[in-house]
Amino acid sequence: MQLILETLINNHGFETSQIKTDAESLAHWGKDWTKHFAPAPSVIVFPKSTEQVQSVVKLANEYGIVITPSGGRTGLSAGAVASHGEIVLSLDKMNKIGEFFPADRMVEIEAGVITEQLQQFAEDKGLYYPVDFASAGSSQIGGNIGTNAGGIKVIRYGMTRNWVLGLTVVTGKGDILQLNRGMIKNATGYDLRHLFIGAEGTLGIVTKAQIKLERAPQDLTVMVFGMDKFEHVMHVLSAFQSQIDLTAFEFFDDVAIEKLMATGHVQEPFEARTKYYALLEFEAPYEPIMDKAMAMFEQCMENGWIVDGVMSQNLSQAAELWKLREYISETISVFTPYKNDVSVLISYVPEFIRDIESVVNSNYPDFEICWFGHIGDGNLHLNILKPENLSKDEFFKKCQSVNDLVFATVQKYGGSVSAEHGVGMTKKPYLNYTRSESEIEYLKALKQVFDPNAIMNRGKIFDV
Ligand SMILES: O=C(O)CC[C@@H](O)C(=O)O
Ligand SMILES: [Zn+2]
Repeated sequence: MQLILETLINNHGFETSQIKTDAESLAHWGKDWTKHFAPAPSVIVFPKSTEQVQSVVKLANEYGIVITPSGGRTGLSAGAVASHGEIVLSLDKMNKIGEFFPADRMVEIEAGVITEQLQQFAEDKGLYYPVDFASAGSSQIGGNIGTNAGGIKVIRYGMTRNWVLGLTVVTGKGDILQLNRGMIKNATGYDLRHLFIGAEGTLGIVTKAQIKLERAPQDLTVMVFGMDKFEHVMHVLSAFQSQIDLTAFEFFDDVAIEKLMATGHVQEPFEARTKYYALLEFEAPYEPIMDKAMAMFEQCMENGWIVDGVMSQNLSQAAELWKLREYISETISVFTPYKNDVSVLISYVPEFIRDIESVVNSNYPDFEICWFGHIGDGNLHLNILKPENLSKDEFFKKCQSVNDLVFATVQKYGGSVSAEHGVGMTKKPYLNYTRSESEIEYLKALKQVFDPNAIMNRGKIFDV
């Protein structure tokens, strides 16, 4: 390792401040937001250019050392955890926003740009970057690309993949590739850009991206509803969708609201609690849209689907209501939750929830369960909360023993064991519930092409 570090300094322009080996740094950059694995990398390097990234990759190949690419480390599947003496390659120092192409509504950025930084840039240009989630203040675009991050606006704007017009990557072999160069139309065969989106850094490292921006939404209005039954949540979703283009449709349950209220940071939406809550958002720049929304709300009340409801009157009220949904993940993190991030077709959601509910109720009778998610996209976050008197290891073991039943249910509906958080290490043992054996063989063959020595984020997604 010492030889690698000396070569980086002597031959590739690394300054000593771009290399960290102290215990505190190893612990900090060696992990993401998951709590399953202890970090144990050998070194953290902070390249400042694609060429410096390339030099690290070439040396890692030469010496057979694994690289863990590292962004904002807000991941929830241990995709950015380095627990086996890896070189952590942090993109923290590659955080510049480059050229803006107004006619293309496109901007070139480095992979270490923070999601919020890009959102702010877009806003300054009168535009919008629509991929959004609670960790936007620290997640990096490179990491978002690595997991094809989703979030709270997918129902209208899709996942990160939809916004990536081009990528610069260093492959696991050490080649620099420019993929698609920002074009909208380019029918010249395989689009390798899409292989790197969602690859979790297992094929190479994304160093730059060309990102599409969107027209800014107008007069966003938020409604929150309280409901007694889960099927009513789905009725309300399809009722509103039949009339209005929603920009979000989220749900959460009474456990989530109870934990949120205990923090004192969020206001109770209604006088009386209900079992389920839905938050929906839409653009309402014209009266007729608002009239439609109000009419639909009244109809849902009459049908007995909605027990209580509230609507934002301005943007700050809308932001206040969003806290009800956006603060959930961080609020429950103190309970060391065991996380599931599953999805099925929206059409199957009601039946799927019924099945999953019976699996978890009979297998976790003593555990508190928090249900929430992007139910408008068929994506459910199922968080099992650790009882205080149980050790973390015992708790995770117990949860893992139920996983096969949970994922068999996902498989029954042709769903995904990871809707938006990625596979990383925590979902690796369950990949076969979503991907067939022959599909996984193709994935492995692709990995072999881009990263023949398996130095890129080894141990993530699947074992090579
Ligand atoms: O903590 C979770 O399970 C989900 C986190 C995030 O994807 C969210 O939707 O808030
Ligand atoms: Zn989510």
